[in-house]
Parts: sequence; structure tokens; C-alpha cells
Amino acid sequence: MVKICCIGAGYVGGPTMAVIAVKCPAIEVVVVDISKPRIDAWNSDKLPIYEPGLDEVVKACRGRNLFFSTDVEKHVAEADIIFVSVNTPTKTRGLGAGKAADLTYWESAARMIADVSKSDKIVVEKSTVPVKTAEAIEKILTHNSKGINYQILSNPEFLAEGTAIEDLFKPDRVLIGGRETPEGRKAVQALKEVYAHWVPEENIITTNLWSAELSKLAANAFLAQRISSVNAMSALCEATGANVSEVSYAIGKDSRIGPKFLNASVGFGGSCFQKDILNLVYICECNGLPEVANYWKQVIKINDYQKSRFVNRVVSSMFNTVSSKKVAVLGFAFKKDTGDTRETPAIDVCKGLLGDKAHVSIYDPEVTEEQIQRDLAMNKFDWDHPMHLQPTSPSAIKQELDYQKIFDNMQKPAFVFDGRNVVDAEKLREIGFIVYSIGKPLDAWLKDMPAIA
Ligand SMILES: NC(=O)C1=CN([C@@H]2O[C@H](COP(=O)(O)OP(=O)(O)OC[C@H]3O[C@@H](n4cnc5c(N)ncnc54)[C@H](O)[C@@H]3O)[C@@H](O)[C@H]2O)C=CC1
Ligand SMILES: O=C(O)[C@H]1O[C@H](OP(=O)(O)OP(=O)(O)OC[C@H]2O[C@@H](n3ccc(=O)[nH]c3=O)[C@H](O)[C@@H]2O)[C@H](O)[C@@H](O)[C@@H]1O
Repeated sequence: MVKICCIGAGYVGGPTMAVIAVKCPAIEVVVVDISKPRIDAWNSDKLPIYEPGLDEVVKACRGRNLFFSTDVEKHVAEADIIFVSVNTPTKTRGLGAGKAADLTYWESAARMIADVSKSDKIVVEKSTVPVKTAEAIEKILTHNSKGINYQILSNPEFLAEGTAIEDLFKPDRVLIGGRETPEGRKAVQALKEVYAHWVPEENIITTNLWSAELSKLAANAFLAQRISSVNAMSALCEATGANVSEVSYAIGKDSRIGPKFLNASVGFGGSCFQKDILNLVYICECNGLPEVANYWKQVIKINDYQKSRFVNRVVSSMFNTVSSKKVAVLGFAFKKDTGDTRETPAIDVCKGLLGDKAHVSIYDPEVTEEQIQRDLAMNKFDWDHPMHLQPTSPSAIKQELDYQKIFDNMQKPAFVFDGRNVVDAEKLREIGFIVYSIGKPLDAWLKDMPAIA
């Protein structure tokens, strides 16, 4: 029986391994982590992350061929294929601070693999890493090899949170990069056979190691760039009376552009887009390509601009001060169908409002109050280090808001600021609200307020 061990039981390690286990009953899959609470939660009825469909998949194979354990060394030693899916956060200090990927967790995982291995291993980079990381990992492993043969593969993950199970069941593609040697090709083939249990062969792409590593950073950069592009347009829409939803629809009809990922918003969040672009920027700088670095930096700048533009809009609409005004924030996670708050734009928006002394009340059915307090107190980039465990999943409470009742109880004029274009603005206007929707023609009230930037 082939044995797979995955180091890192997070948003990627947990769901990806659960899907491999459910699709490959003949493979034993063990997910290990240094965090005992996380492993305990994976072994309990309340999984550590909320992801539609995940409970069913885990329940179908946990205890059969899927296991979660803190006995990292034992399972690494026994495995044929080791996935490494640990955090690769942005460095907070030292060389490259604020940009470069912090490979501390990756390096310690690699050193541990070298320490405990007694048989040949295929080591798979699942985490998103800088290009050429495989070379560094190879050095760590081969310099401590005791005659053991290691093959390093890059197999980046493209799942999005909220749709992880769907994405894993039907991936657009699986990407596997390996060394172009006979041993490298054999290792690629071995991993390909795992995915071939459920992914059509034409959707499994094989490349060299560096192409695979770079493709992951490139994919996230292109996706984030689309959002910054449409968000930049949303500012122009507000200035001109155009409607960003109409513009997105019109341009998305061009088959070369396509309709997806064109929703204007208060800015993109999540644990990866910003981190991976900063990492790309750093790699470009290190390779003497400042123009390329600046090009990608602009994607982050527009995202920051969009978040501060939203806060400025709220404050300027309410007579240029929100001091002591009560602001209810509905939704705190970085997108729907997740309890993940890493880099959520809500943090910047709330901090902006709190900075202007607003009284902010925050509600998200998937996020605990404790997590929200922690997020608002934390320094930039600190969140992605393992000591801060991510939110658990309180059970989802679905509830409809009674806007008429809310309006009746509010001071007038009453405002709704929609950073996601999800409310029915016309209905709210009929009730009497002044409504701001990102990138939509402005209410007369908002037009008369001072220009914002
Ligand atoms: N979250 C997402 O949607 C996606 C994330 N990625 C990438 O996957 C990687 C992991 O991301 P997440 O799963 O979101 O992170 P996460 O923070 O949810 O999980 C990482 C886990 O690794 C564990 N860990 C760290 N060092 C360890 C060690 N030496 N030994 C054992 N366990 C260790 C931590 O305790 C933590 O539970 C990152 O590189 C990220 O960029 C890629 C695609 C999607
Ligand atoms: O490397 C990663 O971590 C993953 O990053 C993203 O996935 P994720 O961050 O989970 O979620 P997305 O659906 O991409 O949303 C990211 C952010 O962009 C925002 N967004 C998305 C789409 C859009 O049209 N507009 C928009 O503002 C979302 O609200 C959210 O804040 C990518 O979509 C995945 O392919 C990738 O594997």
C-alpha cells in the first residue's frame, strides 16, 4: 500500500488530503501537524475549518485510509510520498521583510524529513513557494541524505476557499513539476498516478520544477490583477456615472477577457494574493528587474487604495466625521462561505473607522468575537504564523435582515455602504436609506460630498 504523509493540516493540507483519501481508497493518507489543537479538531465532530462539503468527505474516509496525527516523525519516516503544506508567510523582519516569503517552517520541515527518513522519498511542494525553493530543499535533503534518494516535485494548489471541495473534485488542471532526469520523470509519474484516480489525464500538466513554482505565483498575480483592474474602473465609474456591473458584463462578453473574477469590491483579501504578489515583487527585484517588480506592486497599491477609498467614502458621507457614530459591519471574513479572516479587507475598513473614533459593531456568522478582536489587535503579516491558530467554525446561522426595522431604529440620515454590491440598493432607497454601492452611480447626497481619494 502506498503511504502519503502531508505535513501541515491547514486550509490546504486538510481538504486536499481528504479528497485524495476519498478518491484513492488503496492509499493510506496521514495528515500531520505540530499543532495539537488543530489535529484534535480534525479528529473531532467540529473540523478546524469551515468549507462546504468538507465534513462529508472527511467522515467518509477518516479512520479508514485518512488519519490526522501529531506523530509527525513516525508518519514521515513511513511515507513514500510526503506533501509539505506548511505556512509560507511574508517575512516580518530581516532581509526582505514585508515582501519575501518566510521559509522558516518549510526549512524546519525539510530538516526533519532528512533526520527521520530511512527509505527513498518523493517530497512534494504543496505550499506556495518562491521560484527555486526546490533547489534549496534539495540541498538540505541531499546534504543530510545518509544514502537516501529524494526527488523533489512542485505540485502547487489552486483551490479557492469556500469552493475547495468542488475545486479539488474537478480541478481546471493539476500541475506537477519535476527534474528532467529519469528519476525525476519517475517521481512525476508516481504523483500523476495518484491524481489520475479522478482527474482526466489531459488536465494533468507536467513541467519543469521552476515553471511549476512560478506558475502558481503567476496565476495568483493574474487573478489579483483582474480584481485591481475592475476596482480601478469602479472609481472611474463613480466619477463618471457609469455602472461597474454593466462595464464588467460588457467586457466579460469578450471571449478573450471572459466573465469570471470581474466583481468590483472593497478590495481582495485572503491569505495568499497579497503575500504571493509581494513575494513575486521581491523575486523580480532580486533578479534585477525593477520595472517588472513595480508593475506587480501596482496591483497591491490599487487594492490598498480601494480599501481606503471605501473608508473615506463612509467618513465623508457622514459630514466628514464618524466620531461616536455607531457603524454596524455585516460580514468580516475575506469572502463568503468561509470563516477565514486572514488579510480580510474588513480589518482595514474597521481599523480606518476606529481610527476616526466610530463605534463599530461587527457580525459574521462564521467568525467568533475572539477572532475578530485578535485580528483588529494584530500587526500586519503576524497572522500567518502558526502560533495564531485560525478561527474554528461556529455553526452557520442563516438570518434575513429586516431593513425596514433597522431603518426605523437608526438616526437619520441613515446610510448603507455596500463594499460587495450584494444589497438591493433600490429597495433600500425606497425605505429611505442613503446607499453607496462600489462603482455604481452615486446618490445625490454622496455626489455633493467633498471629493475623496
Ligand atoms: N489557503 C488557501 O486557500 C491556499 C493556500 N496555499 C498555500 O498553501 C500553504 C499552506 O496554506 P494554508 O493551508 O492556508 O495554511 P495554514 O496556516 O492553514 O496551515 C499550515 C499548517 O502547517 C502547520 N505547520 C507549520 N510548520 C510545521 C511543521 N514544521 N511541521 C508540521 N506542521 C507545521 C501549521 O501548524 C498549520 O496548521 C501556503 O504556502 C499557502 O500559500 C495554496 C493554495 C490555496
Ligand atoms: O493561492 C491561494 O490561496 C488561492 O487564492 C485564491 O483563492 P482565495 O483567496 O481562497 O479566494 P478567491 O475566490 O480568489 O477570492 C480572493 C479575494 O478576492 C475577492 N474577489 C474575488 C473575485 C472578484 O471578482 N472580486 C473580488 O473582489 C474575494 O472577495 C476575496 O476577498 C485563488 O482563487 C486560488 O486559485 C488560489 O489557490
